[in-house]
Amino acid sequence: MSSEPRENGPPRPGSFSPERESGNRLPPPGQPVLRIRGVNHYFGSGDTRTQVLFDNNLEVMPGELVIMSGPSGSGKTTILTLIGGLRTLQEGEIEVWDADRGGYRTLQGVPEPELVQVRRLIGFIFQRHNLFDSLTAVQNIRMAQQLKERATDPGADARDVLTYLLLGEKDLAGKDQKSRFDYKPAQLSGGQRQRVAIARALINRPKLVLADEPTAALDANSGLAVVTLVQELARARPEADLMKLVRSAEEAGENGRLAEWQVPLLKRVVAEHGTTSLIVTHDARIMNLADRIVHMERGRIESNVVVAERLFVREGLRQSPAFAAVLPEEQEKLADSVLIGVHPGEDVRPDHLARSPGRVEVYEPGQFIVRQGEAVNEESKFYLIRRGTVEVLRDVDGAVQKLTELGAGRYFGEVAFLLDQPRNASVRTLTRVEVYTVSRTAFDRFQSVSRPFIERVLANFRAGDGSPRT
Ligand SMILES: Nc1ncnc2c1ncn2[C@@H]1O[C@H](COP(=O)(O)OP(=O)(O)OP(=O)(O)O)[C@@H](O)[C@H]1O
Repeated sequence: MSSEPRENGPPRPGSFSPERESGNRLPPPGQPVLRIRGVNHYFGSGDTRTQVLFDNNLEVMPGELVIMSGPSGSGKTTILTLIGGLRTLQEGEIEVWDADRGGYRTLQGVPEPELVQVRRLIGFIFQRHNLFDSLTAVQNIRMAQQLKERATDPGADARDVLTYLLLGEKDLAGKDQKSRFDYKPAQLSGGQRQRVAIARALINRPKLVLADEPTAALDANSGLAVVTLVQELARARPEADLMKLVRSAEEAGENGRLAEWQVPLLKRVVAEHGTTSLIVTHDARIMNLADRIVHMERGRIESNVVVAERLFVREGLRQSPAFAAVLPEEQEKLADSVLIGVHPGEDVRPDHLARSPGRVEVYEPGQFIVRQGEAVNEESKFYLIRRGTVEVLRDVDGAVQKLTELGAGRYFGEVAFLLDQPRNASVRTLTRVEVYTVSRTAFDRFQSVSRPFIERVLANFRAGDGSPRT
């Protein structure tokens, strides 16, 4: 009925070290580190008062690397500054998880001193660097550093981060260079100043990083170094993945790779994991690393895609022969039409279901999802198992046989509506089960969009276009 089960998808965000020290507490299971509800924002007053944000809702889970994209003026910076408590929240709710307190801090109607507390939780990487002109690079970082008693040489950490970000004693090719630790901002280039600002934002390993175009002024190598650092702060990447980013000797001139000497330094810099990052960027290198991609248009969050969920659903649909007749881009649209913005490793909550009705159904153990003999109609569905296990049962002359068990990533229910016949088996849940559903109507629509193209290809094929065939 379906092909082999898949291995787990990409690494899960939020899978941090099991030891939880105080100050590193996570929100309750399934709850976000950042929650935005119904956020509106207006600039100006009286006749010139203009609404720039409209009913924005977003949840960000622990350890996620979130990319915000969208055209200029769509409201990305405004929303980022509201989250960071840099601007007064006018309407709606924003809650930020405070790992030290083990509770949420709300940004609605809070006085300035409390906003300062919220800002302390966050590492800001914004275009305006605001470095102190009279202090050197390393002093600028040390200023921000919350000194930990264990450090015998408190400057070492700052120098490690700066070295990793290419202001140290070696250049990218590993050649000696004069380190920029003791340079003042005026003696540094724009990109170097930005690297100092980034080092300063990350030195305390904040639990939430807000970044606005962090790599815009950086060359390809430094941009990648920043992104890798941010991602490593969120979770350790498998060694093999990291090594793919490292240039070999033959590629020494190639841009957009890390130098081999940066890798051990990166590991030293990233002492503990668990950072969540929200990054406004158009940088494709960062897009490829995102866990969640949020797209804004005209002041609204128009789409909010959990990359692992999208891959899970696409992969699940692709395994079904029923979808073989749907063009790849239509398959992708179909997959996107059932997404709910929740990682497939997480349980859905009732409010998720209410927000995206008709996409996912939840069943308790022992419930039937389809029954043998049921007629199919326009309302009939195809099911992709998101979580849990079902058994497939067939009644043959009164004797019920168990045909198979299916788990996450497997599908059922498409045969009946392809053949336009009653269901040929029953499917009953063995555990709590969550399923994505695609209605027959939706399926037919996507298939009919694909059909003219497929028929044209077949017609060309039959007519023969003179090109050689095997
Ligand atoms: N201080 C301000 N006063 C009045 N209008 C503002 C102010 N700041 C931003 N806006 C307006 O609010 C809207 C959203 O701006 P915002 O900077 O958040 O967009 P953005 O998506 O970050 O754009 P960009 O990618 O160009 O930075 C725009 O129409 C902008 O002109």
